[in-house]
Amino acid sequence: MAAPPKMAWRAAGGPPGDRFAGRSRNRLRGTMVKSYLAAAALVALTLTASAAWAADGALAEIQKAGVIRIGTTGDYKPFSYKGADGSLTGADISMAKDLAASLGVKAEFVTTTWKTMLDDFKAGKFDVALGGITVNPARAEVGDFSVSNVSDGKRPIARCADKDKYTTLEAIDQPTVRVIVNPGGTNDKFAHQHFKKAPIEVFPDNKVIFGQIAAGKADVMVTDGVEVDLQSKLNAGVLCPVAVKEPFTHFENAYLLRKDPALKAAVDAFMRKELDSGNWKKKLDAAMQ
Ligand SMILES: O=C(O)C(=O)C[C@]1(C(=O)O)C=C[C@@H](O)C=C1
Repeated sequence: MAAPPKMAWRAAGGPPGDRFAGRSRNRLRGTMVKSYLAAAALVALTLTASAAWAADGALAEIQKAGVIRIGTTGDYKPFSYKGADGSLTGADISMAKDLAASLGVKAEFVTTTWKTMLDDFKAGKFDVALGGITVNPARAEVGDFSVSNVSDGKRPIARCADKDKYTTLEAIDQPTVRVIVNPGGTNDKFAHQHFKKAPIEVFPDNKVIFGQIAAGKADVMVTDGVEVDLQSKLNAGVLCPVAVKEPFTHFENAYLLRKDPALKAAVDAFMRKELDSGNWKKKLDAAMQ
């Protein structure tokens, strides 16, 4: 016998011989829908739970590991530099240790350079970068910046005999003025942006760069005001802050953090406490000696 048309099957509740014909077929369909829904709910629940686990923020990860990894250059007095015994010291290094203690974890220092800091940060080599770091858009794009701990500006430093000579960008940007700069940071960018006629020497070792000016191998460096003041003090009578009317720029220093609202809130709370209590000022004053 020829099979009835499909429509007829549907009207009859199923093809001939279908054991789930009629009402029992509909009941089965209902049961199947229910179990699909239950399975879907289970999958959704599992996914949500594992997403929450995977999305453990940076702070939760740091606390789970018991360690906060601090990236720093170790070449910028008074913030982050190497002491006589080779160990990291400076105002921000001292802050990093206190920050770790406030989070209940250990500080592990990872040395980086101004040139590679951002790539190292993006590669996940550390949780926080600190040590006289200027807030700028390229850095703010890849991490969160904490509350600032220094407001500063770029100014020139030169041999004391020249302290009234290089007071403007025009006076510095002359073919006869030898500008010197450390590589990879905001100084480098500033020098190449503003000095077109003056020869620029990019000197690799920031720790001894000021000796080059003192020894007459270069004439002037434009750098952060804090550094100008400290190096003038450390090289008293030889190097002096150039008598500019106004710093050439204004900027803030802060700590660059892995993006995580909880980490930012914790570091900001720590920073505010250190600023309000005068602890940060004490640390900075001690490192400026
Ligand atoms: O890049 C920055 O954030 C800096 O402030 C660092 C910077 C620089 O501008 O090169 C500033 C002063 C130090 O001598 C070393 C590095």
